[in-house]
Amino acid sequence: MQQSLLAFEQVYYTYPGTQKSVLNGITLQIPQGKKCALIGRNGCGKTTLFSLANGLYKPQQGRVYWHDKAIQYDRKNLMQLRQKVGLVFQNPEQQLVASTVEEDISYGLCNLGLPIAEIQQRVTQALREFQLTELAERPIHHLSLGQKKRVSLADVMVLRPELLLLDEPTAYLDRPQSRNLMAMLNKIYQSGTTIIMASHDLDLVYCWSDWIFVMDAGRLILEGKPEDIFSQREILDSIELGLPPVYEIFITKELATKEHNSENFRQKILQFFC
Ligand SMILES: Nc1ncnc2c1ncn2[C@@H]1O[C@H](COP(=O)(O)OP(=O)(O)OP(=O)(O)O)[C@@H](O)[C@H]1O
Repeated sequence: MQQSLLAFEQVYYTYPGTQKSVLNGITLQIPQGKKCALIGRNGCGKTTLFSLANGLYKPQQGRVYWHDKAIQYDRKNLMQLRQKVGLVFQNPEQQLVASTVEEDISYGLCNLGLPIAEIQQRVTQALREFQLTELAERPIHHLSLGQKKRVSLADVMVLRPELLLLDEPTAYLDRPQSRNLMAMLNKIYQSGTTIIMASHDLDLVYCWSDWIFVMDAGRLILEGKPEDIFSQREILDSIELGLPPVYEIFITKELATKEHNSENFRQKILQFFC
């Protein structure tokens, strides 16, 4: 059986001062060693789920487990959890705290109280890996959005998390920047980090992920391999998600075949588009 890294069990969450719960008894397990995607309409609770995953929020009912142990919400345990479960926000402005790139990347390491030499070594490596060396001393507010996104990813990866949560990583990026970011994510994955990304880009999700969670109204309604998820058109249409455009084009045009729900079919599409 696949080992789960992080698990939600019957989790409910309502924002303070509001009436309606955003997560409504969600149960799901993020499998170790997969490239996962989380999809669902605007407002279905994806970002909220991520915020519970790294202990930013605490469920009013239900439990969140890390490596089969229920999360403890005291300061020390939360600090350890946030080192292991890295969250990259959709908007980098929510994440960047220091005045320069180098300071921002070292911030989390300083909080961990690591020796200066180790901090310097890890920051230098992160600057190199995320193509930020030349920007090391640049003030954060002078960076482009794509550069800020790379800094926020470096901020999290420098802590060497086991699980990386990415909220809309390619939002607002142009195509070359998106491709560059995805290449970085693939390297991160190959070095052993499990990744889950929330995205509205169904083509990206179809091409990149190997496990997909579909949420609606604060619940998990489907999970599975891309070819299995996107073969369930009626359910996806019923929650107004639809199919990835690349998949749809192939089904409706000349490549329509009886095997369009298979991994082989997905591989054919990948050769063309991804
Ligand atoms: N701080 C908050 N206080 C009150 N309500 C909030 C807060 N943050 C989010 N919400 C509400 O919770 C619901 C779920 O929001 P969430 O951001 O988790 O959805 P999402 O699936 O990530 O959406 P999107 O795809 O648009 O990013 C929405 O109705 C949103 O308005």
